[in-house]
Amino acid sequence: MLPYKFISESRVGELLEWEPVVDAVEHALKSVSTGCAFQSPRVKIVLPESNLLYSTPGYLKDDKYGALASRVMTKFPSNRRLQPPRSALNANISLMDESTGVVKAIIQGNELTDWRTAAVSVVATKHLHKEKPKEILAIIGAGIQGRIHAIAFQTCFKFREVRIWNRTGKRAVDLARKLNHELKTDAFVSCETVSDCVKNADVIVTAAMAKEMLVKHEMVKKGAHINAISVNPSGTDLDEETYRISKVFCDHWTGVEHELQHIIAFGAKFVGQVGDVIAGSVQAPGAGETSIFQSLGMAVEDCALARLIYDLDQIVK
Ligand SMILES: NC(=O)C1=CN([C@@H]2O[C@H](COP(=O)(O)OP(=O)(O)OC[C@H]3O[C@@H](n4cnc5c(N)ncnc54)[C@H](O)[C@@H]3O)[C@@H](O)[C@H]2O)C=CC1
Ligand SMILES: O=C([O-])C1=[NH+]CCC1
Repeated sequence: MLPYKFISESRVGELLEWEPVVDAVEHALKSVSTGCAFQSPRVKIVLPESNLLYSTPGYLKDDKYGALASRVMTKFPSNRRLQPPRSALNANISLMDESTGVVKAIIQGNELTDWRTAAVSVVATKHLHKEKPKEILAIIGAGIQGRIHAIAFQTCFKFREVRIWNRTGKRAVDLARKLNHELKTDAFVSCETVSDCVKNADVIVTAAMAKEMLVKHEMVKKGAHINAISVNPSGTDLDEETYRISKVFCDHWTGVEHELQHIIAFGAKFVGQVGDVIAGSVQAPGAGETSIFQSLGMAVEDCALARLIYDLDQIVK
């Protein structure tokens, strides 16, 4: 018998529901502004053939979602060309006993990463785009993050129309069709151009890893909110002017200083962490102000989800 619990991807998938996941990451986002988050910037090692190994250790001090955990994630882009294809990103979380530091569970972390990243965008949208219209959602990039964001946003906000664009158009068409079927709606539609997708959208999610700045500032409606998910040192999904004219928020400053110098160099106006708005120390963007949540991902989000999954695994049979 293993000296720790092993929680597989399929078990994680059985246990997660949006309401508790959103609640867990809301605690994690707030913790960075209240002194309850202990974490460092992500450590990244470049392996031969440009594969990557990331490590994110952290401790979240919280009665409900507190945990000591460390995530190890690899990025092997050529996995997508395997037969059958495998995800390029593969993550595992080691959850430790808070009083001894001894590992008590290993949790496979791909589902966890997908759910927590989309839930973080939901929380950012809830606080940065509060009491603003949420009729049209635009999703740029129909990969893993595009899909999970579509599901999370439709479950939590119920947009009238959810537009999806992808570089390979068929992928957007297929995703819209599948989601309409799975969620029993006709809200999902595919778009042929980025401009058609983004035009008049109230909320935008960019998850395309583009190098060529797909979303131009003139396409974005004044007062819209953008969740910029992609983290790519060699490019951004949004153009420089969109960063300059928007109020830009992040999940944690230390991560921004470490990983987002290329966006700071655009002259982006970083005004706060989402947790500062939740905690009330920074104001949310006003009416007519365009906002960006530049998502990076951070250890305490993984801690909160690992604790939630571990606790649910004990009680849900
Ligand atoms: N902020 C966070 O916490 C997290 C961020 N990410 C980031 O989200 C992004 C998307 O990740 P996944 O959905 O897992 O990847 P994926 O590979 O499943 O999807 C990426 C999508 O972008 C499209 N794409 C790729 N290159 C493009 C280009 N040059 N122009 C236009 N479209 C292009 C692809 O067609 C694909 O549909 C990545 O940058 C990843 O690093 C991923 C996990 C967590
Ligand atoms: O938090 C995360 O898993 C990631 N953030 C950017 C790439 C992957």
